[in-house]
Amino acid sequence: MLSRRQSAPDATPVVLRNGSVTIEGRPVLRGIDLTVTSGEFIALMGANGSGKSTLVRALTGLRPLASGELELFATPIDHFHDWRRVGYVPQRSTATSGVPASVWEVVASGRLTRRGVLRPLTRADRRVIDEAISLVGLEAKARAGVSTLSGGQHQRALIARALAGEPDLLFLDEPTAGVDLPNQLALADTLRTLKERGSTVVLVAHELGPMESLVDRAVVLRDGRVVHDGPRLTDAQVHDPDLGHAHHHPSPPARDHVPHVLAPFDDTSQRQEDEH
Ligand SMILES: Nc1ncnc2c1ncn2[C@@H]1O[C@H](COP(=O)(O)OP(=O)(O)OP(=O)(O)O)[C@@H](O)[C@H]1O
Repeated sequence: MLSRRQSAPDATPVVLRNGSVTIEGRPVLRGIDLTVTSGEFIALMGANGSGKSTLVRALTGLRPLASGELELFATPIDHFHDWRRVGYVPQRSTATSGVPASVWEVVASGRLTRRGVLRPLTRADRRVIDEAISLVGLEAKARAGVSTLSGGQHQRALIARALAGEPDLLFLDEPTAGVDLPNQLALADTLRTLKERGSTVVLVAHELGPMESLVDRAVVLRDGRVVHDGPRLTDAQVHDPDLGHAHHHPSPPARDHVPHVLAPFDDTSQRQEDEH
């Protein structure tokens, strides 16, 4: 292993205690407790705007916590430099969200995690990125914005990104949104391979589709709070307005991750979001 490895190989990938995020003065995540143990495949679920992407950004250090403590591989986030162990596939750009990244940038984001903090990509890094793009046959699209790709091409870009980084902990933000079934199956195969290699995966998803069998645990957000942390749920259960009300201890007792206490559910701000 490279000498830069500083976090213990078998350390717990994620421990977030009482994490909160505020954006433009508005609380977007509130009192989140989340532990991700090594080798787990977690589905992060919830309606549009419930805070899933923000939580992933917070867990990858891209969005600062307003309060709370975050450790990655048993290292406080402020002291964590082993970013090559962490992969992040951002949500696919849509017409309504921000500036679209290019294919090269998306694949490079899988390699960025292998560089040192603030260290630019080396020529060798760039070669690995180019090779990953060519492996999935997207050379001609390398400089194109990902929003110009078909669903299948986008999915191939995601695979290339995973190949470029080989992270121990991989965050995927809605990789199957707008992707047809054959490509969803291909992506599920790729993720199964990563899982078999011992990677830890946190997958943001509205619907699990072919990835359902990979999921060890579901975490459901609503209005920036965790309302379920435990076994997989059906789509209807995820959107059940009563989820989180009936169970004050949603973590199954047998689980080995740190149990968390639900923050009181904020009835007055509860939104009935109707997504699809
Ligand atoms: N950069 C930002 N500026 C302003 N508000 C933001 C920003 N990022 C997120 N928010 C707000 O925070 C809340 C949570 O957003 P987030 O994208 O984390 O939710 P999500 O569960 O990932 O939703 P989706 O399924 O639509 O991606 C939303 O109300 C969103 O408008």
